[in-house]
Amino acid sequence: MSEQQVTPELRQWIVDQAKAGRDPDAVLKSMMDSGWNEDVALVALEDTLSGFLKEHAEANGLPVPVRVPEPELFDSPSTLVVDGHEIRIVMTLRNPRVVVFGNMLTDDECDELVALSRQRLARSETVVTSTGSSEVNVARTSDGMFFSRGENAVCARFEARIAALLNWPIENGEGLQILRYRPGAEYKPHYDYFDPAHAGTPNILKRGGQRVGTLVTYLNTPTLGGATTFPDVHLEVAPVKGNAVFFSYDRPHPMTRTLHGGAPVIEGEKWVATKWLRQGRFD
Ligand SMILES: O=C(O)CCC(=O)C(=O)O
Ligand SMILES: [Fe+2]
Repeated sequence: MSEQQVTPELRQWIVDQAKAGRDPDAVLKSMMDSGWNEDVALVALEDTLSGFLKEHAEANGLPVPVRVPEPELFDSPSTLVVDGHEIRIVMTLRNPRVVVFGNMLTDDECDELVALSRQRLARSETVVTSTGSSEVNVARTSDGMFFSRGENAVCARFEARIAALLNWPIENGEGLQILRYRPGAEYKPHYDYFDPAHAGTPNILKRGGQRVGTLVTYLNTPTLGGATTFPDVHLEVAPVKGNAVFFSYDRPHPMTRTLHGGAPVIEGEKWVATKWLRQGRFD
């Protein structure tokens, strides 16, 4: 079939499928089964659904959804090879969009990131002590530091891997954040996007726009506790060295169901590397 026409009837059918809660992958498969060329079907789906979602958001006073990072999972592969490195697909969830990866980093890469950041965590503790301030952020009791993008070879390799895996430009990523949680430390449930209602948000958004995705990679395996939790869907991701949990949010709104936190560490330490992905270039 050539010169396939996307008729108003087809558009309405696509919208009806979406309203009935059918997965876009399944709708695409149906279209291809009935003779639609994959490229034409994809464009028709994307155009129709993005137009519909935009109108729906505007009519209901919601932020308009935007494109988000996403791994290529159309054929439900069990592994993805990125730059010669094999990453396992451990589990996926559609709403909220969550994907757990295995072997995001090798053990050696995890150890290297811990070694490179440990000094700087120690230094930031000294700075806090020297102010004489006893102020503690009770929502986030971990110690943290940021690498700048491409700061060293392991960061650069990791960032290139993330960009290829999630189909998102390397320039749209913030520098990697390293967090260390000691026993009792936690990160209370929160959203990673910047709250549009906060006075400081417009200023933050000037550099790179909103955050649209997060990848949290576990750099070690705590003995007990420290799961990443998604309270809206009662999901707990166990922190396992080298594994990573990815989630995306197409608008800065709780409807994305991406409320998440780091549960208290009970025994041992928990180290993670967090990569936040922005809508635009983060320079
Ligand atoms: O430590 C975790 O499991 C979650 C970390 C997190 O939410 C973040 O870095 O934004
Ligand atoms: Fe977070």
